[in-house]
Amino acid sequence: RWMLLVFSFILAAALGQMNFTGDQVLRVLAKNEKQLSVLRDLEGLKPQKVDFWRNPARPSLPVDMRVPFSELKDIKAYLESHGLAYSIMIKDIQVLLDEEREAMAKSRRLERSTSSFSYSSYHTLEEIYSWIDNFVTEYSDIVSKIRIGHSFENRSILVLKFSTGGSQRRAIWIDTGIHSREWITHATGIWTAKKIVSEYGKDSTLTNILNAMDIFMEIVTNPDGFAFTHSMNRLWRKNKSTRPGVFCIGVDLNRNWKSGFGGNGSNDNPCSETYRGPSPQSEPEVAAIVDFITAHGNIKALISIHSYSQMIMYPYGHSLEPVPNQKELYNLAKDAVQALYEVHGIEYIYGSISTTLYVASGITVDWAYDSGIKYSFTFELRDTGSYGFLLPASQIVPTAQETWLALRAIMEHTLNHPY
Ligand SMILES: CC(C)C[C@H](C(=O)O)[C@H](C)S
Ligand SMILES: [Zn+2]
Ligand SMILES: [Zn+2]
Repeated sequence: RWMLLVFSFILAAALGQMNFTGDQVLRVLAKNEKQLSVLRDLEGLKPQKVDFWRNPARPSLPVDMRVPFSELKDIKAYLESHGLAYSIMIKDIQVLLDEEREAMAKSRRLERSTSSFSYSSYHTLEEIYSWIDNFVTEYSDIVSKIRIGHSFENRSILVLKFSTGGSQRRAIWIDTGIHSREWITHATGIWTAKKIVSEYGKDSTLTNILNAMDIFMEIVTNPDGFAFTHSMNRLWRKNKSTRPGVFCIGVDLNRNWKSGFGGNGSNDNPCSETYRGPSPQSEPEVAAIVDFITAHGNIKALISIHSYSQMIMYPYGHSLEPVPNQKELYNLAKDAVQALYEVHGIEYIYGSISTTLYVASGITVDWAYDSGIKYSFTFELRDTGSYGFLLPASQIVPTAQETWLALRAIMEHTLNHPY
């Protein structure tokens, strides 16, 4: 075992994998708007002083931020000098990363021997893409693979289509992994894809859904960022686009959409983790989805899956004004959260994005809603901060199982409320 750890450490070091030894995640409780702005002042500095895992939102919500070991002393002094109370949520990131890497190495060995994919492990981009090929071959009667475009670094952007017939049927869109470090979302997407084909013909609700509607699922919505989380920086969030004369890399793909583009809750600083990009849909990963959904013209629900915080939210993010069918979305979110809770007792909160979390502009679900998809939701999966983005693989299946009930509730409502 320790040989394995040493080996993977050497391998990672050789490959240039970023090391996070001594980095800590601090949980800061800002008491008021003033203290929130003191935290916001730390955003997007070069060299990076902090990496917000949970952005400053409102006094009642904790702010989680990763602090590089080299900045710890200064940042803790800064917090104390501004009367900001904090606790240490993760005391050494690298310890969790080593555990994660070891678990992946172990499951990879098993996979090769039994050539069976492990739904309870995290996987590399290559493993997911080959799983997709095997999956559509094995279930070719109900699933097909569509390439909707290519990423900035020229990787294929793949969408799974679940269909039992018809043409241009009303459809549901689900995407995971738009933020590459949110690994639990890709893993949940893979498990969910398998669940759909396993339940068709067995679960009457899912069977009714698929007999009338199609489901489109994009599992790796940010392939370049995802590859980078495996090769170099596990905590990478954005895509990998570069522009002449711009020092920092990547655009936040959940700020690059047209609706509300450039508003509060997005940043025009390329070094910010919420950098919106030079213009709406400037990023190929976003443009590919816009083109696909617009051309299809019959998408009736869209669910964009993120982590972490355990929330189910609906538009708007870019403004505080309620959407026309707010009451309906509130009740549907409530039902979805209840269905999820009944599986493992995990509690979610729900509401509109801007009132529940923070104002965020240029986001997927606001664009979807303004394009006429009135059942649009953002999910934030487990957990609430013990592990954050480094959720142990042991929680993949439990998370996917409970998320399925919420997804099914929204799909069923969409089926029963045609528009
Ligand atoms: C709709 C927004 C607020 C979701 C959030 C983000 O993109 O910042 C993710 C949970 S990372
Ligand atoms: Zn694997
Ligand atoms: Zn996210």
